[in-house]
Amino acid sequence: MLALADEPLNMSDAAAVLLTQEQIDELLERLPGWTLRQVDGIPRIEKTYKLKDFAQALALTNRIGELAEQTGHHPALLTEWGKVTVSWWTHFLGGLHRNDLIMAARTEQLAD
Ligand SMILES: C[C@H](O)[C@H](O)[C@H]1CNC2=NC(N)=NC(=O)C2=N1
Repeated sequence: MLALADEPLNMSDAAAVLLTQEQIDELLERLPGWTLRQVDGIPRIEKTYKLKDFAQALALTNRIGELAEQTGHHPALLTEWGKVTVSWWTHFLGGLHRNDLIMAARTEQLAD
């Protein structure tokens, strides 16, 4: 089975369907440290990475920003001294698509 991070993103609207709670739970098992959170009624997956200082937090922020620009799929990013909080959801669906879990897996690779 393809690793989540290696799967292609599906950006076609036609195939854009929200994940069921069961699918989310199953996929989150493969993403250590990622949690499901509702904000204004919209589900998102979120993780806070710990870094040694602000410069490192900013560097990770920029790596994630580059990934977002390359893929056309963008997270919410909170950059603090020693921390970066990354949140993924699909804006036009108002919820979670498989793409969001794929992007979380790719975020993990950037944080190494
Ligand atoms: C026009 C632009 O491509 C769209 O607004 C993209 C930008 N990045 C995006 N990112 C996310 N997470 N969800 C979207 O629906 C989305 N749409």
